Amino acid sequence: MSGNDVLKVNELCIRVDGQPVVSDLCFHVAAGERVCLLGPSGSGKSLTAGAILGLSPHSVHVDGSVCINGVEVADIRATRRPVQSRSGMVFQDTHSALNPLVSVGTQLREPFMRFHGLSRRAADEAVVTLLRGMQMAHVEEILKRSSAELSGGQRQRICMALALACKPALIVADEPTTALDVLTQNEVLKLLRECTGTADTPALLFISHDIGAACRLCERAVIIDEGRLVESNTLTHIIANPQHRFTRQLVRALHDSAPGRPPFAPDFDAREGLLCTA
Ligand SMILES: Nc1ncnc2c1ncn2[C@@H]1O[C@H](COP(=O)(O)OP(=O)(O)OP(=O)(O)O)[C@@H](O)[C@H]1O
Repeated sequence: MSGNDVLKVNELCIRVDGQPVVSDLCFHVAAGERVCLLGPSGSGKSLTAGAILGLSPHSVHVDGSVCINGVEVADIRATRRPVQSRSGMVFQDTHSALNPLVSVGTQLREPFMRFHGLSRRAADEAVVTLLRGMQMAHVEEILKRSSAELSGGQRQRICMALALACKPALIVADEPTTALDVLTQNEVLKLLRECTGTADTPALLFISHDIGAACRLCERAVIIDEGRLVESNTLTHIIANPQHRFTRQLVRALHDSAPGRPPFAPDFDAREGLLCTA
């Protein structure tokens, strides 16, 4: 860990109805980093995301430390957290993240007015600039629509714009591409890569069980199984030397998906994304 960590999770323990589900989990995400939290279904990834975001349901008990931008937030619910410790969030279920009764433009205007202190007109201009910067087509038309009138990929882009509009130091993306077709998955991963993980953009915690997607986005992975950390390293290292049973399965699946092709392109640069250069 270093002094420029945006997220530090230390000895995180999560119990559901008294039963331990996550135990002694420790990891960090530095400013300018994109880190993947990988694990099989039911391993505790979403519960960990909920604890980091301050969104755990009441049946879930969280112990240990979650420090975001230097603020200890494990005991503070999302809406009560100090502004500098709030995280952006992008989920798989874009329908429930957006209000279908309010136009997309109105929903995107709100964080610019609230967090940037902009007038309504300046906020509207900032929304258009943000979406154009995200290479979104037909921006004016889309802003007038309800989220129910958008495709899944468009809705996910709007969710990412909402997360970015709050200018968070950290974005937590929990399986953001799972509900999308392969082409749209690629676009959303590309967009996440462009909008996070630099000195001027938020750090990213990407939660997934898809090591292929992780390789396109992240430099480092934290791997959990049954709520415990089993492996943590750069993806380059993990793919070359998978240690844990689950990691070996993941790496085998990655090789099987591109038989005969090394998972790393010869000119692989982790910051540019593993498979995108192949
Ligand atoms: N609110 C809840 N009440 C009871 N049990 C829960 C609750 N939330 C999660 N669990 C249980 O805790 C365990 C971890 O769940 P979690 O959703 O964190 O897994 P996950 O790794 O995100 O899985 P997936 O990849 O399938 O989304 C699972 O056994 C799940 O059934």
